[in-house]
Amino acid sequence: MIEGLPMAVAAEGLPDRVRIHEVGARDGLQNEPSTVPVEVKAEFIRRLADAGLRTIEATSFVHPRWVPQLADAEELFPAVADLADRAGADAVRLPALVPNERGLERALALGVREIAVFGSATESFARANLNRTVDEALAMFEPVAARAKEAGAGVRGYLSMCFGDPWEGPVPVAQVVGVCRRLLDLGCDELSLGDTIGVATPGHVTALLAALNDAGVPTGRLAVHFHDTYGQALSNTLAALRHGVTAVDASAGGLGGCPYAKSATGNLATEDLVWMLHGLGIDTGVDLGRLTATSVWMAERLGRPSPSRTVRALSSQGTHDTRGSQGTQVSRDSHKEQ
Ligand SMILES: CC(C)(COP(=O)([O-])OP(=O)([O-])OC[C@H]1O[C@@H](n2cnc3c(N)ncnc32)[C@H](O)[C@@H]1OP(=O)([O-])[O-])[C@@H](O)C(=O)NCCC(=O)NCCSC(=O)C[C@@](C)(O)CC(=O)[O-]
Repeated sequence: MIEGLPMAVAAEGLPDRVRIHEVGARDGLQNEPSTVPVEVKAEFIRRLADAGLRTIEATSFVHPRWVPQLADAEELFPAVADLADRAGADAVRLPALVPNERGLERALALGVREIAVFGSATESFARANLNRTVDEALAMFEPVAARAKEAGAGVRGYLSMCFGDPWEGPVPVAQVVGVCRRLLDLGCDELSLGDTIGVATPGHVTALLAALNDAGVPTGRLAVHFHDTYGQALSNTLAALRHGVTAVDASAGGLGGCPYAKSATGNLATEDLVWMLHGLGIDTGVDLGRLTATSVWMAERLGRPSPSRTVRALSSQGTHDTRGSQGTQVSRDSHKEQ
């Protein structure tokens, strides 16, 4: 909390708490040129949990030929599944991406309790990412959502290319709203609006959210998923929070991209998000120092520095007074630990 800043002014129209949906282990690592060992992935997820994240997307049950980096889902999930059994507020939700019934069978066999289907607002990306038209992809998801619900699993829907598409250019709001409605009608509990290639701006975000409300979609069922190509991810997030959104996707250390949309850059970094939210007095449950240490640890394993500005700032300053982030301290040695 920044001294002298009237919180009523700073946080006007903003939620008290934001749920961060951490996607680094899935969206981040799916794009790595070389496969990260399963033990490293499991340790990454455990460290994220220790840093206070309570929704950590673990992996994908997609075809291993399409995303070889996540071909180890059968090994990874059992290695972290105990996090979901923790008591009360310590329990960690571990959703996983599932495109089709084959993926669902694999996920349910391991005890996955929450899945996410992932559609596209554009035909070009539906084809590139799922080898299907938009209609065919939705038809593929229908039995997945129904069977997941029967099995008692939660269902999230992702919608990619909500703002712009590398092949088709700007995506009309009405087109996005139409596919959102269809995903929600399939039974998705929550819908994450993806700016897959990071071209959204705050005005566009507000316009889409308003159009979704006009179409009867409650803001409480929406999450936002921004990539930071043009440095707009935080501004876009703030616009979404002002509109009433309280669930935000982010990737520790800003890892990420999408293998089937080459212009997709890293996701909004979780540290950058937490820095902003804590500065606004919004609770996340996340310990920024631990999270930063985790991202530095992961960056070392990947052999390159984190693109997150907050990670870079905190680790270069060593011991740092993070008053904007509830006084969390990052120790000088956090990047060398364990
Ligand atoms: C959907 C498919 C499978 C269609 O791919 P396809 O080639 O059309 O597959 P198919 O349905 O014709 O099946 C062909 C073979 O694959 C097998 N198969 C089929 N499904 C599976 C499965 N689940 N697991 C294991 N095996 C599977 C199936 O059993 C069959 O085996 P065969 O009979 O030939 O031996 C493929 O396109 C695919 O896996 N795509 C995944 C792409 C992906 O994961 N992209 C990244 C995630 S999306 C993203 O990152 C964006 C997001 C969510 O973050 C938000 C944003 O930023 O916008």
